[in-house]
Amino acid sequence: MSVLQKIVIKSKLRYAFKKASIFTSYKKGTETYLRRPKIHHVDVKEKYVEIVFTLPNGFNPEEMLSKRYVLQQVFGRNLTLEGDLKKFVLKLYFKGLPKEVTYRREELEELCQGIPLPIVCGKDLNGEHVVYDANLSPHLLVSGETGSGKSSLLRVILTTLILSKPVEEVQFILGDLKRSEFGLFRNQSHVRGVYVSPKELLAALKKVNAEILKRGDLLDEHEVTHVEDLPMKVPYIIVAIDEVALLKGESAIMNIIDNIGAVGRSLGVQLILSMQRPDHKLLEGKLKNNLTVRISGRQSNKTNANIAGAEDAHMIKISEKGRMILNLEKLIELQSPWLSYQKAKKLLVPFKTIPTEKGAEVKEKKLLETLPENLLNEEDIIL
Ligand SMILES: Nc1ncnc2c1ncn2[C@@H]1O[C@H](COP(=O)(O)OP(=O)(O)OP(=O)(O)O)[C@@H](O)[C@H]1O
Repeated sequence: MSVLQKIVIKSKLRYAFKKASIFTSYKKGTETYLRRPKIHHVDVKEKYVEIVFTLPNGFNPEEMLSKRYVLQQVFGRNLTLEGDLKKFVLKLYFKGLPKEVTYRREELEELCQGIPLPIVCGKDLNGEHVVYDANLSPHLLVSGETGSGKSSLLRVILTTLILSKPVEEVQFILGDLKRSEFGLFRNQSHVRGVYVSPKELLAALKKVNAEILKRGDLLDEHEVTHVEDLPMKVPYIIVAIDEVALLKGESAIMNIIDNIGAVGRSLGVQLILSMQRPDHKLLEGKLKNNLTVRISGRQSNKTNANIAGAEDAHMIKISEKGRMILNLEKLIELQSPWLSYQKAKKLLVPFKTIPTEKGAEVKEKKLLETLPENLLNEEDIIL
């Protein structure tokens, strides 16, 4: 990049600061002076131009972040802005996100290795897969308007976990009240059950609650603070519920979900909830704060995007299927991998269990047998 091009970028950035009113002012005598951000350098990297600037003292850094859209108006959509108190890094990418990211099993399995509870989200502007550890950032809310790609992303997350972790390490309780997505996971070795009615789901969640209590006792007994530190291995349990808003009136279920959100992390019990419109009421209080990771596809308006915890999700176009905003400490725009139902079904064939006479119930009993003896009482596994 020539010196002239760098000068052009700097002057465009100054213009953006002006349009976004990023300045502080002070008086000297009768004159008012403005302090604008200081641009330190403009560097060309392989995939982007990096600009480092600092805010004038006294300027609210949150306001800078909230005015990211002005930078996008000036420089185009493909940028990231990161910063905390004073120093900010703006990256202007040469290329935007791809329209589609193919699901490549080997690539994702490799990325998941060494991560206790890997959650695959999608590719970022650097062209790299974002995979985070739910053990460190527990409880996920996936939202977005109809057709935005929620169910497809859940399919990717669950399939990848099944492919990359043995049944002794990860098991699922699935709530499928819309009777759509999770049918795929019926009779899978890792799946304790797919529940399609609130009644069935409540019964399954009561067992999870009993297991939570047992695991708590186990931590006390061994004087550790996380199941990973126990001398015996206990599997992570993921309670994934598609369209959790359908459970709004089900207070017994919602109480257990609240409880998992509050105490689940250290006990190895995690939530993955999905919701079309983020429901303010449902997300009130404890649960809202405990769903520490948010992923949202397109939202119909800014209010919904904010409730979803994914600012700017309303800027995603209707045509951009699988385009997501991940809120994991910072906002990251992603394109989630595309894994069709048919392809997922094929990949999952080796993990299918043969339904027995008592079907899923017998399998659930078998799964519970993968737990250490002292974690179970007879009454917990009465089916
Ligand atoms: N990551 C993706 N890449 C490419 N296309 C996608 C992706 N995700 C979803 N799509 C397309 O969008 C369609 C709708 O996706 P999906 O069913 O996941 O939406 P949804 O948000 O779950 O909708 P609903 O809430 O109505 O169930 C899919 O059938 C597929 O054609």
